[in-house]
Amino acid sequence: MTQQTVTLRQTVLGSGRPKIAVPITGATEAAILAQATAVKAAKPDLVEWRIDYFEGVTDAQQLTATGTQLRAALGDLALLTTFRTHGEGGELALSDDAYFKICDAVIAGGYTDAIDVERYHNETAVKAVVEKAHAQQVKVIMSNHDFDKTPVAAEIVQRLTSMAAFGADVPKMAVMPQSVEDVLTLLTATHQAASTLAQPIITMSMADLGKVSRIAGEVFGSAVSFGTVGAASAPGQISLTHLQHDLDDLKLTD
Ligand SMILES: O=C1C[C@@](O)(C(=O)O)C[C@@H](O)[C@@H]1O
Repeated sequence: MTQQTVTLRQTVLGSGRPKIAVPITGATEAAILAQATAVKAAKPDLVEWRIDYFEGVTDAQQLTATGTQLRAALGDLALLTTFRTHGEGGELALSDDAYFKICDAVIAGGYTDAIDVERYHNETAVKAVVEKAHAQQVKVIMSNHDFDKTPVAAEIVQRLTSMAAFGADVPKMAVMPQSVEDVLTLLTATHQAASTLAQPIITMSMADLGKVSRIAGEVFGSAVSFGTVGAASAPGQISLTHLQHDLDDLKLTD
């Protein structure tokens, strides 16, 4: 049962209403900072910078310079930095080596509160990145995405559990439904994993069929929902304004 909470600045994951994360997907520093201003004004609980959209992502200096500007623009709003690889629904295909270099640059940059680390890369390298992040007080949201299908519930639970074993502060899994049964499978797996793991978890079933999973996190056990201010970063995301109302309407009162 979720016993631990994870605090990113003023945002506490794993207690009460699911928190809302809004992705920033600009390609240039100017676009990123403009999006940051709009997103901040909409008052999410955290911002996700999707650096795979950023044209300067492979240049560590540019990445840190823009990350530092973004940090300043966000004030005290919590920041998660994510490089999503092409195989998991992201914009850029990179070697494992290049992926981990970017993760190292993000951790060393000093601007982010949390980093997304994809679970299914070289296991030694994944564990090393977790250690480096924790040494710099950066929390790790460990992730896996299946953009084609929904694995069976036991498999989803096993993957989330293995992320916890790898030191993830927050295990996360996004899957694609092909049927209503697939959405139910994701919800069942979420409830099971949230009942057994100490860490808060994040799950979602994507696309239109899965939208219900993005508003039902408090009931089934997902700690964060990704909503939009402008551009979406995955299919099925709901606008921040609607999500705020939906999550408030579905809030459990005791
Ligand atoms: O992992 C996730 C979840 C997500 O894929 C979604 O479906 O909302 C969106 C991504 O930006 C984020 O990194």
